Amino acid sequence: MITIHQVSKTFPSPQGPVAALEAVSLRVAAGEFVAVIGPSGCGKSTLLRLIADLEQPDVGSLVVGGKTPREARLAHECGIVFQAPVLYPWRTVRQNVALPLEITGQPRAIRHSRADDLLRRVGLGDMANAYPQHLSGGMQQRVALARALAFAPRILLMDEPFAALDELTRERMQQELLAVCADPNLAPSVVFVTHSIAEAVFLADRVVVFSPRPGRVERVIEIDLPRPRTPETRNDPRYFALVTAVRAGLR
Ligand SMILES: Nc1ncnc2c1ncn2[C@@H]1O[C@H](COP(=O)(O)OP(=O)(O)OP(=O)(O)O)[C@@H](O)[C@H]1O
Repeated sequence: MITIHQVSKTFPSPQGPVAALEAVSLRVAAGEFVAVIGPSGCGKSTLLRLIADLEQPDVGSLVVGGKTPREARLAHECGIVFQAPVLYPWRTVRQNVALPLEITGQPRAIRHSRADDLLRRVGLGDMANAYPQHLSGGMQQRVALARALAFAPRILLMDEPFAALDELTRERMQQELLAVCADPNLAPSVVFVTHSIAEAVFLADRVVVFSPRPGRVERVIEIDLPRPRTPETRNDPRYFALVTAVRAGLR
Protein backbone atom coordinates (compact mmCIF):
# COMPACT_ATOMS: atom_id res chain seq x y z
CA MET A 1 0.00 0.00 0.00
CA ILE A 2 2.94 2.32 0.71
CA THR A 3 6.43 2.04 -0.76
CA ILE A 4 9.08 4.47 0.41
CA HIS A 5 12.34 4.12 -1.44
CA GLN A 6 15.60 5.75 -0.35
CA VAL A 7 13.91 8.96 0.74
CA SER A 8 15.96 11.83 2.18
CA LYS A 9 14.72 15.21 3.36
CA THR A 10 16.69 18.24 4.54
CA PHE A 11 15.14 21.49 5.80
CA PRO A 12 16.80 24.90 5.69
CA SER A 13 17.18 26.64 9.04
CA PRO A 14 18.93 29.82 10.26
CA GLN A 15 21.64 27.54 11.73
CA GLY A 16 22.13 25.75 8.40
CA PRO A 17 20.52 22.74 6.76
CA VAL A 18 18.81 20.20 9.04
CA ALA A 19 18.88 16.66 7.69
CA ALA A 20 15.60 15.17 8.94
CA LEU A 21 15.57 11.87 7.03
CA GLU A 22 18.33 9.96 5.29
CA ALA A 23 17.85 7.11 2.81
CA VAL A 24 14.67 5.80 4.41
CA SER A 25 13.08 2.78 2.76
CA LEU A 26 9.91 1.17 4.06
CA ARG A 27 7.00 -0.84 2.69
CA VAL A 28 3.59 -1.09 4.30
CA ALA A 29 1.23 -3.83 3.13
CA ALA A 30 -2.55 -3.50 2.72
CA GLY A 31 -4.17 -3.68 6.13
CA GLU A 32 -0.83 -3.69 7.92
CA PHE A 33 -0.26 -1.69 11.11
CA VAL A 34 3.23 -0.19 11.31
CA ALA A 35 4.36 1.79 14.34
CA VAL A 36 7.28 4.21 13.98
CA ILE A 37 9.28 5.04 17.07
CA GLY A 38 12.49 7.01 17.56
CA PRO A 39 14.12 9.87 19.45
CA SER A 40 12.64 13.35 19.33
CA GLY A 41 13.44 15.18 16.09
CA CYS A 42 14.40 12.06 14.10
CA GLY A 43 11.95 12.84 11.31
CA LYS A 44 8.93 10.69 12.20
CA SER A 45 6.40 13.47 11.53
CA THR A 46 8.30 14.39 8.38
CA LEU A 47 7.85 10.83 7.14
CA LEU A 48 4.07 11.07 7.63
CA ARG A 49 4.02 14.47 5.94
CA LEU A 50 5.87 13.05 2.93
CA ILE A 51 3.34 10.20 2.61
CA ALA A 52 0.49 12.72 2.91
CA ASP A 53 2.07 14.99 0.25
CA LEU A 54 2.45 17.84 2.76
CA GLU A 55 6.21 17.79 2.03
CA GLN A 56 8.24 16.62 -0.96
CA PRO A 57 11.37 14.45 -0.69
CA ASP A 58 14.73 15.84 -1.84
CA VAL A 59 15.68 12.46 -3.25
CA GLY A 60 13.99 9.08 -3.36
CA SER A 61 10.43 8.15 -4.22
CA LEU A 62 7.12 7.30 -2.60
CA VAL A 63 4.21 5.27 -3.95
CA VAL A 64 0.99 5.64 -1.95
CA GLY A 65 -1.93 3.35 -2.79
CA GLY A 66 -0.36 2.72 -6.20
CA LYS A 67 -0.20 6.47 -6.91
CA THR A 68 2.16 9.40 -6.53
CA PRO A 69 1.65 11.12 -3.15
CA ARG A 70 -0.05 14.01 -4.95
CA GLU A 71 -2.47 11.72 -6.80
CA ALA A 72 -3.10 9.85 -3.55
CA ARG A 73 -3.89 13.12 -1.77
CA LEU A 74 -6.33 14.18 -4.48
CA ALA A 75 -7.96 10.73 -4.31
CA HIS A 76 -8.29 11.01 -0.50
CA GLU A 77 -6.27 7.83 0.01
CA CYS A 78 -4.96 8.97 3.41
CA GLY A 79 -6.77 9.98 6.58
CA ILE A 80 -4.62 11.89 9.05
CA VAL A 81 -4.90 12.20 12.82
CA PHE A 82 -2.59 14.60 14.64
CA GLN A 83 -1.69 14.82 18.32
CA ALA A 84 -4.09 17.74 18.84
CA PRO A 85 -7.54 16.97 17.46
CA VAL A 86 -7.94 20.40 15.71
CA LEU A 87 -11.74 20.50 15.76
CA TYR A 88 -13.77 23.57 14.88
CA PRO A 89 -15.44 24.82 18.08
CA TRP A 90 -18.35 26.46 16.26
CA ARG A 91 -19.33 23.22 14.51
CA THR A 92 -21.11 20.32 16.18
CA VAL A 93 -19.39 16.96 16.42
CA ARG A 94 -21.41 15.72 13.41
CA GLN A 95 -20.50 18.83 11.40
CA ASN A 96 -16.80 18.37 12.25
CA VAL A 97 -16.82 14.75 11.07
CA ALA A 98 -18.80 15.67 7.95
CA LEU A 99 -16.50 18.59 7.05
CA PRO A 100 -14.34 16.74 4.47
CA LEU A 101 -17.52 15.50 2.77
CA GLU A 102 -18.95 19.03 2.80
CA ILE A 103 -15.81 20.47 1.23
CA THR A 104 -16.05 17.92 -1.59
CA GLY A 105 -19.71 18.79 -2.19
CA GLN A 106 -21.47 15.66 -0.89
CA PRO A 107 -25.21 16.15 -0.32
CA ARG A 108 -26.23 16.94 3.26
CA ALA A 109 -28.19 13.71 3.83
CA ILE A 110 -25.26 11.54 2.73
CA ARG A 111 -22.68 13.39 4.80
CA HIS A 112 -24.84 13.31 7.91
CA SER A 113 -25.58 9.61 7.67
CA ARG A 114 -21.90 8.88 6.99
CA ALA A 115 -20.83 11.06 9.94
CA ASP A 116 -23.35 9.40 12.25
CA ASP A 117 -22.18 5.94 11.17
CA LEU A 118 -18.55 6.85 11.85
CA LEU A 119 -19.43 8.39 15.21
CA ARG A 120 -21.15 5.12 16.20
CA ARG A 121 -18.01 3.21 15.21
CA VAL A 122 -15.85 5.31 17.53
CA GLY A 123 -18.36 5.06 20.38
CA LEU A 124 -19.80 8.58 20.08
CA GLY A 125 -23.16 7.79 18.50
CA ASP A 126 -25.02 9.90 21.05
CA MET A 127 -22.74 12.96 20.83
CA ALA A 128 -23.43 14.09 17.26
CA ASN A 129 -25.09 17.35 18.31
CA ALA A 130 -22.57 18.26 21.03
CA TYR A 131 -19.85 20.86 20.54
CA PRO A 132 -16.17 19.83 20.82
CA GLN A 133 -15.45 22.00 23.87
CA HIS A 134 -17.98 19.95 25.83
CA LEU A 135 -16.09 16.70 25.18
CA SER A 136 -13.13 15.18 27.02
CA GLY A 137 -9.72 14.99 25.30
CA GLY A 138 -10.26 11.32 24.49
CA MET A 139 -13.68 12.01 22.99
CA GLN A 140 -12.28 14.87 20.90
CA GLN A 141 -9.59 12.57 19.56
CA ARG A 142 -12.30 10.02 18.64
CA VAL A 143 -14.06 12.77 16.67
CA ALA A 144 -10.78 13.49 14.86
CA LEU A 145 -10.42 9.78 14.10
CA ALA A 146 -13.99 9.61 12.77
CA ARG A 147 -13.30 12.64 10.57
CA ALA A 148 -10.10 11.04 9.25
CA LEU A 149 -12.22 8.04 8.23
CA ALA A 150 -14.77 10.17 6.35
CA PHE A 151 -13.59 9.04 2.91
CA ALA A 152 -12.99 5.44 4.08
CA PRO A 153 -9.29 5.96 3.34
CA ARG A 154 -7.12 2.94 2.58
CA ILE A 155 -4.35 4.53 4.64
CA LEU A 156 -4.47 6.06 8.10
CA LEU A 157 -1.56 8.28 9.19
CA MET A 158 -1.46 8.94 12.93
CA ASP A 159 1.04 11.27 14.59
CA GLU A 160 1.16 10.61 18.35
CA PRO A 161 -2.65 10.74 18.47
CA PHE A 162 -2.99 9.56 22.07
CA ALA A 163 0.03 11.30 23.60
CA ALA A 164 -2.01 13.91 25.47
CA LEU A 165 -4.39 11.40 27.07
CA ASP A 166 -4.20 9.83 30.53
CA GLU A 167 -2.96 6.25 30.62
CA LEU A 168 -6.32 4.48 30.98
CA THR A 169 -8.04 6.58 28.33
CA ARG A 170 -5.07 5.95 26.10
CA GLU A 171 -5.39 2.17 26.52
CA ARG A 172 -9.11 2.35 25.76
CA MET A 173 -8.42 4.43 22.64
CA GLN A 174 -5.81 1.89 21.49
CA GLN A 175 -8.42 -0.85 21.81
CA GLU A 176 -10.96 1.19 19.86
CA LEU A 177 -8.47 1.97 17.13
CA LEU A 178 -7.78 -1.75 16.73
CA ALA A 179 -11.53 -2.37 16.45
CA VAL A 180 -11.70 0.20 13.62
CA CYS A 181 -8.75 -1.49 11.91
CA ALA A 182 -10.39 -4.92 12.23
CA ASP A 183 -13.63 -3.64 10.66
CA PRO A 184 -13.67 -5.18 7.15
CA ASN A 185 -15.42 -2.06 5.77
CA LEU A 186 -12.47 0.11 6.84
CA ALA A 187 -9.35 -2.05 7.50
CA PRO A 188 -6.85 0.71 6.63
CA SER A 189 -3.10 0.33 6.49
CA VAL A 190 -1.82 2.38 9.43
CA VAL A 191 1.42 4.27 9.97
CA PHE A 192 1.37 5.26 13.63
CA VAL A 193 4.05 7.51 15.12
CA THR A 194 4.50 7.21 18.86
CA HIS A 195 7.02 7.75 21.64
CA SER A 196 5.53 4.92 23.68
CA ILE A 197 7.23 1.55 23.32
CA ALA A 198 4.29 -0.19 25.02
CA GLU A 199 1.81 1.45 22.65
CA ALA A 200 3.86 0.53 19.58
CA VAL A 201 4.11 -3.13 20.62
CA PHE A 202 0.45 -3.40 21.62
CA LEU A 203 -0.87 -1.98 18.34
CA ALA A 204 1.49 -2.91 15.57
CA ASP A 205 2.31 -5.77 13.22
CA ARG A 206 5.79 -4.27 12.90
CA VAL A 207 7.66 -1.62 14.86
CA VAL A 208 10.12 0.48 12.88
CA VAL A 209 12.84 1.98 15.08
CA PHE A 210 14.43 5.17 13.76
CA SER A 211 17.94 6.39 14.55
CA PRO A 212 18.56 9.86 16.00
CA ARG A 213 18.49 12.64 13.37
CA PRO A 214 18.94 12.24 10.49
CA GLY A 215 16.30 9.54 10.82
CA ARG A 216 17.24 6.21 9.29
CA VAL A 217 15.51 2.87 9.72
CA GLU A 218 17.63 1.40 12.49
CA ARG A 219 15.68 -1.79 13.07
CA VAL A 220 12.36 -3.42 12.18
CA ILE A 221 10.80 -5.65 14.83
CA GLU A 222 8.00 -8.06 13.91
CA ILE A 223 5.29 -8.14 16.56
CA ASP A 224 4.07 -11.71 16.47
CA LEU A 225 1.43 -11.30 19.19
CA PRO A 226 -1.90 -12.92 18.28
CA ARG A 227 -4.91 -10.80 17.30
CA PRO A 228 -7.31 -9.65 18.51
CA ARG A 229 -5.17 -7.86 21.06
CA THR A 230 -6.97 -7.53 24.37
CA PRO A 231 -6.17 -6.19 27.85
CA GLU A 232 -4.71 -9.67 28.55
CA THR A 233 -2.18 -9.12 25.77
CA ARG A 234 -0.42 -6.67 28.09
CA ASN A 235 0.23 -9.54 30.53
CA ASP A 236 1.60 -11.90 27.89
CA PRO A 237 5.30 -12.77 28.50
CA ARG A 238 5.84 -12.40 24.74
CA TYR A 239 4.55 -8.82 24.98
CA PHE A 240 7.17 -8.05 27.65
CA ALA A 241 9.88 -9.69 25.54
CA LEU A 242 8.93 -7.52 22.54
CA VAL A 243 8.83 -4.34 24.66
CA THR A 244 12.35 -5.21 25.82
CA ALA A 245 13.45 -5.83 22.22
CA VAL A 246 12.11 -2.45 21.03
CA ARG A 247 13.72 -0.69 23.99
CA ALA A 248 17.04 -2.33 23.16
CA GLY A 249 16.61 -1.24 19.53
CA LEU A 250 16.08 2.36 20.62
CA ARG A 251 19.23 2.32 22.74
N1 LIG B 1 9.20 22.74 7.96
C1 LIG B 1 10.37 22.61 8.60
N2 LIG B 1 11.32 23.56 8.52
C2 LIG B 1 12.51 23.43 9.14
N3 LIG B 1 12.84 22.35 9.88
C3 LIG B 1 11.93 21.38 10.01
C4 LIG B 1 10.64 21.45 9.40
N4 LIG B 1 9.95 20.31 9.70
C5 LIG B 1 10.77 19.59 10.49
N5 LIG B 1 11.95 20.22 10.67
C6 LIG B 1 13.09 19.70 11.45
O1 LIG B 1 13.34 18.37 11.01
C7 LIG B 1 13.65 17.54 12.12
C8 LIG B 1 12.67 16.40 12.17
O2 LIG B 1 11.40 16.91 12.57
P1 LIG B 1 10.14 15.97 12.82
O3 LIG B 1 9.04 16.82 13.35
O4 LIG B 1 9.86 15.17 11.60
O5 LIG B 1 10.69 14.99 13.97
P2 LIG B 1 9.93 14.00 14.92
O6 LIG B 1 10.72 12.73 14.96
O7 LIG B 1 8.50 13.88 14.52
O8 LIG B 1 10.05 14.75 16.33
P3 LIG B 1 9.17 14.62 17.66
O9 LIG B 1 9.28 13.19 18.08
O10 LIG B 1 9.83 15.54 18.61
O11 LIG B 1 7.76 15.03 17.30
C9 LIG B 1 13.63 18.42 13.34
O12 LIG B 1 14.96 18.83 13.62
C10 LIG B 1 12.77 19.60 12.92
O13 LIG B 1 13.17 20.77 13.61
